[in-house]
Amino acid sequence: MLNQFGSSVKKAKKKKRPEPRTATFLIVGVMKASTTTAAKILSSREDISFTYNELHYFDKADNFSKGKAWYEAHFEAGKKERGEKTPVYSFYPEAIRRIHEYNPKMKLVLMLRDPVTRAYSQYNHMRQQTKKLGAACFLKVDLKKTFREYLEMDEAKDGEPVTLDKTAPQTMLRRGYYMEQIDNILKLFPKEQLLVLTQERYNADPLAENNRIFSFLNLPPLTALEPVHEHARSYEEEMLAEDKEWLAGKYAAHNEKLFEFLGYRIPEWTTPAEDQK
Ligand SMILES: Nc1ncnc2c1ncn2[C@@H]1O[C@H](COP(=O)(O)OS(=O)(=O)O)[C@@H](OP(=O)(O)O)[C@H]1O
Repeated sequence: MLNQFGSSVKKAKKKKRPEPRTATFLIVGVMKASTTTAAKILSSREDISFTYNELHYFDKADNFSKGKAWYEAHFEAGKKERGEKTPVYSFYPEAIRRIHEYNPKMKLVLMLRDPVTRAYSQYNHMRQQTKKLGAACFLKVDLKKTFREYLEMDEAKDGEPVTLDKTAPQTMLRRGYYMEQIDNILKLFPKEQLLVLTQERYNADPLAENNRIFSFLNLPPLTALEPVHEHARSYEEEMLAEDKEWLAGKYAAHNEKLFEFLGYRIPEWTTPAEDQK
């Protein structure tokens, strides 16, 4: 058939645009706050594409250099939400900046834990990994150094900018300054795009707390949930009482700022002995 200009008209074949695979939400923190348990639950939902393994795209140079196509190949198109969890993202301002550049509409879930027990869980994890993997361990620690020595090394760097350098993964104290991380997120993202949960409540009432995540993502709630407990580790030694007290003192002012931001206190968290009177 000819058109008005005399050229033949072929039936226009509509080119199908590839469906987006952009990540729409992330669990950005914090290490040791039940983030793997949350990942297991999220990855079991049919309406979400969620990568159980940590992708470390926005923080690790070798992954980031692989580009967006590599990252998005981990997600399925056609799902209501796509996401992953890498619980170190919230610690690095540069990772948060990259996330914002990637998708300014990204929804961020930040799971927090008593910073005192969080720090010790990280130290315990790192010691066990170092013993298992030796020199190849990404989170390698010097097994001769005590928990307190690591904390004091961190303390000496308080106030310095947090950068994506090789020593940052070993940071234990600073990762518990949660309001620093929240302030940094809120410099780029509106408050409505951030959901803050606490591990203590998440573990105590997983159905309600997971439903908070689903509601944040505009997804229907679950009516039941099988118990999940990922990444449980045994402890060779308990935290020393004096380290606990020292840490509680270091975190007290940071926690106060957090409670003010949240609008509620978290009584489950360790408080310095003098504040318990
Ligand atoms: N359901 C439930 N109940 C109680 N405790 C729980 C649960 N799920 C995870 N956990 C504890 O959370 C810690 C692991 O957190 P993460 O998965 O975020 O760790 S990681 O950052 O991915 O390494 C790890 O804490 P520690 O055992 O103190 O190291 C887990 O035992």
